[in-house]
Amino acid sequence: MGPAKNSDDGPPAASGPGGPPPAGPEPPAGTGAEAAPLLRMRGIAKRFPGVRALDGVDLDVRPGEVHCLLGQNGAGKSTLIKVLAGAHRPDAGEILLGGEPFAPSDPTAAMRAGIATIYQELDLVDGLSVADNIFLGHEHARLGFTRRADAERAARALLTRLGHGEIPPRREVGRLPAAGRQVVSMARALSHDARLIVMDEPSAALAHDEVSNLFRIIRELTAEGVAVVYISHRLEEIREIGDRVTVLKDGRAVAGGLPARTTPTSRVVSLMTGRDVAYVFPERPGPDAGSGDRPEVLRVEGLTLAGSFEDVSFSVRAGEIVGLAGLVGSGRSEILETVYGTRRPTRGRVLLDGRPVRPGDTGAAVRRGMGMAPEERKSQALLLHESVARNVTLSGLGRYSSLGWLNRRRELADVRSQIAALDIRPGDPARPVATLSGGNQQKVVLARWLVGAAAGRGTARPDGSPGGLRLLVLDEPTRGVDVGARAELYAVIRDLADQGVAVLLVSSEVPEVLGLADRVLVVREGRIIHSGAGRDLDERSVLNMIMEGRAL
Ligand SMILES: Nc1ncnc2c1ncn2[C@@H]1O[C@H](COP(=O)(O)OP(=O)(O)OP(=O)(O)O)[C@@H](O)[C@H]1O
Repeated sequence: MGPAKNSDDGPPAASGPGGPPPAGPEPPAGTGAEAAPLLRMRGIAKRFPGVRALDGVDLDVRPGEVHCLLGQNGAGKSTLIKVLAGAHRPDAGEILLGGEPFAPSDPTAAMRAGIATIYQELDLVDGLSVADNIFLGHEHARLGFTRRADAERAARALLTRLGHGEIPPRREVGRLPAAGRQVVSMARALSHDARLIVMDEPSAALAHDEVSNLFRIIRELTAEGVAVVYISHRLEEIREIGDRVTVLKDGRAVAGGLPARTTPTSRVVSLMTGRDVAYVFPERPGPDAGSGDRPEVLRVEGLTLAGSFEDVSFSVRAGEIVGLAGLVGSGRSEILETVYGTRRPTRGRVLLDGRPVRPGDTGAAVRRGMGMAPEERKSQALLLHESVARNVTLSGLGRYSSLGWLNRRRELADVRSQIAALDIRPGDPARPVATLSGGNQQKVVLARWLVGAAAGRGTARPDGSPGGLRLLVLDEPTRGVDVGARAELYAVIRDLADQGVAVLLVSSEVPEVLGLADRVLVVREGRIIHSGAGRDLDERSVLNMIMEGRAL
């Protein structure tokens, strides 16, 4: 199977080095008269039970630069920044901040020293207001803002600076969409007058236009001399916003301070993975796939959720991947959630294998053969303190409980085979999901539905309809997943479709929707404004449609 499309924006992988990368760190980019580092981390080591998360990492960050951290899922990026942010104590190593030794005892100490951190899974308090979250634990909260109105005014000023003056400071944070929560987290970081801001995948929850806004803010901050440590799995972003890149692999820095714009993608990827990886989408079946004699699995008729989307109709056939492209807030995620039953529609209906699915009832949806990997995996999909095995078998689609101990063995065998297929690391089925890196947690969610798909194949439901997984709904399936593993996930999703599962997905990354989906539905302001074959659309015209409402 050859690559259908290559979204690598650097020289092709074939021009990269053939052999494995050198073991030691590469020398920093540039020479001579650069500014003295604001931050210097030396020999940072951190172990967790059974895992050496950091094994002597060095990192230099200069004032006013955007220093990107790259690495596969589980390479140690989050652990490194948690050490910096005072959330983890390192086992060894030293940190100098502004030339002075720095050993934060807790996150507040790091904040006081001018280090603000925006985490991947935002640490906001849902029950508190936007303003309260922004100034949580703040000196000002105790000293200055004796009046709520002052705090709200200051919050509004910060939100406006971030281009989101429309977010009400009094709104409960739990009621904001993902992008809104991200903005609140940024506002909190800005409120501290930090000299170093650490951003762990800040763009993951953002749509295209919001990423531009984020970059504008980052440029403003760095022009003032603030340094930014930026973690992202999106290489094209690193080229756009980054100055230098440090690559982590298995808890070590395999390259420090490479120039972000000029280092070939193939070089970066082979440093990350230790091999050459083609960042490609699997080949699509012929143009007639998903049409003609393949049965229709999902049919959505006139579906409406007041305030979110209006009169949405489409269908997905067995073996077809249909992708929704649209901005955050366009209604795209709400459409998925209503199909799956997390939300109850105001009007319209959802049919699976020709029969209506009870609205607003995810239990009924799962029994009928729907699976969903939601956008916010931590709050919506995972039992964090339970094992990988329990999380993978949670859907019940594999039906392990009825046959006693023999099934325990089959369960474990299925879990192990998914761990291998998706390269979940560490590959121990008994490990609590909470201790996995973000990207590996995402893989666990997918593994759950893959097990279900495999278990039910060829069987029938009591009503005579086909057994197993019929429709997989994926909201941002590769969020937080590294480039190497992305290609594997794309292949897994295509493979599922090839086995007859209907797939409905949303991704903020337009190239991903175009590369993966057989058919693309463009959603704007709660309506489907275009439907076309993925292979016939290009990124620019889709972006134009989702932002301007018309093709180029
Ligand atoms: N609290 C913890 N307890 C046990 N192991 C942990 C803990 N936190 C992280 N780890 C392990 O340490 C390693 C590094 O994880 P880390 O989260 O730093 O990776 P990462 O590079 O940020 O990955 P991702 O790109 O997926 O976010 C992983 O093997 C992870 O499973």
